[in-house]
Amino acid sequence: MSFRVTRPPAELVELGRAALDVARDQMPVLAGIRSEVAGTRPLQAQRVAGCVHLTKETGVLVELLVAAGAEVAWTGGDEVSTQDEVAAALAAEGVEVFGRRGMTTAEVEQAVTETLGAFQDGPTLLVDNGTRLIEAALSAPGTVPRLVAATEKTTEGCRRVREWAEQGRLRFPVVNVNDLVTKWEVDNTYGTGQSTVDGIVRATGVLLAGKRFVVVGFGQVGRGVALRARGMGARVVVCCRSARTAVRARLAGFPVLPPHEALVGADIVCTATGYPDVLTGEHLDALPGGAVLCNTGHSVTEINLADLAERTRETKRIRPHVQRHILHDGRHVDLLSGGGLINLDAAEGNPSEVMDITFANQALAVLDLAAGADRLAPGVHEVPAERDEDVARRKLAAMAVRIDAPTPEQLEVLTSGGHPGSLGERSGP
Ligand SMILES: NC(=O)c1ccc[n+]([C@@H]2O[C@H](COP(=O)([O-])OP(=O)(O)OC[C@H]3O[C@@H](n4cnc5c(N)ncnc54)[C@H](O)[C@@H]3O)[C@@H](O)[C@H]2O)c1
Repeated sequence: MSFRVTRPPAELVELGRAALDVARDQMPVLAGIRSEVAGTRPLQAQRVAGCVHLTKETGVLVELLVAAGAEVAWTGGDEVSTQDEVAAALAAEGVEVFGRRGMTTAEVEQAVTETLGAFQDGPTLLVDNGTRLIEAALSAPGTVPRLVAATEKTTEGCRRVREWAEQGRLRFPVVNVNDLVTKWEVDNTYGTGQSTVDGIVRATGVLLAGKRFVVVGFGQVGRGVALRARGMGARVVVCCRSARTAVRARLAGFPVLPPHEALVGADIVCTATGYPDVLTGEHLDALPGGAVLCNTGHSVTEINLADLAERTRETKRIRPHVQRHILHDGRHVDLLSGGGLINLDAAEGNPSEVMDITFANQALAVLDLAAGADRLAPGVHEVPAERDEDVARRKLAAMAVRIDAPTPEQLEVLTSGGHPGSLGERSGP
């Protein structure tokens, strides 16, 4: 069976078009880039395969790539995040779309394979989010004979790509579009922070004020979730792995505790690390009855679902995104979105205004690669700080926010890299 979206129902296409209209209105930076490239069509010779959560915002990015002349094949690369109406609207415009909302992990993998194989001569460029396409391309090079380069936009994905580069496995250049101030420190913190809390509230209807809310992982995503949950009155407690991160969390005013202590009395637990098995059986044993469990990190692996199943006597679907697990010892815990990404399943993913910045970085990286990927060696390539600043300036202009131009001396410091306050500065996890 194929996961290609073919002949979508007209009502679904209409719904998708309406959703895209709403997102487009809130993505002025992408609109500006689109009007810059629509005349020259710099992607005319390119076949772009993408694997990024298929939301309305991703749809606006896909529209831009098509307007720039590319042939595009796309999949969401996740079990729960595909917005079927957006998939339908894009398919109706001739984009090759694979997948649907509510796939199993094996089905997600099949949709990825189909996306990679959508073009007769294979893709020339990959746009990835968690290395599913990059990994598939590395394991089956015969399917991508004309592949020139890729972009990757997740923290965990970039870590993996660097590892493959060190092992000499990476045969093409990959542009890291994650480690930019305008992505990592904006999208992950303010976008995912808000949409995660939004997802929890939509899924459960819970009052956050006064609740003990445990955030596991205090990177850019965890920090955003912790700040937003605290803003709504929750008593936020943070669990960290790295000492540096723990210092940042403590100085931001959050109690930092090891999981076994943090989980005692927890009302809500949210994982945000990018690593598997962050909550395992021993952690589940420490939870009080009635706790809500969810994940906003990477895919469905952060909460060990096998350990949860082992302790479960019975499950009940009590709300659309809430599965109640009644445990052998009589307690119950409520798992949201099957342990998948709560913000993309129960809410709509990150707000369009934030994805405007993230996808502007992605679109500009694809345009750069189309113009000159042959000058890049296989390996991981960083986006220059000046580009990061350029995207921020475009966003500021769209928000009608003005700042002073730096003096020539200040500009020299800003562009020197590594100096505190320079464009090379980032705060690190
Ligand atoms: N839901 C979304 O829409 C969305 C958006 C952006 C990023 N992400 C994903 O969220 C994850 C985190 O992203 P980030 O930018 O915050 O990464 P990050 O590297 O800034 O932070 C991850 C943090 O988790 C910590 N950590 C790892 N294992 C831990 C453990 N067992 N217990 C406690 N802490 C642990 C690390 O030390 C690190 O500080 C990534 O997988 C990323 O791809 C999701």
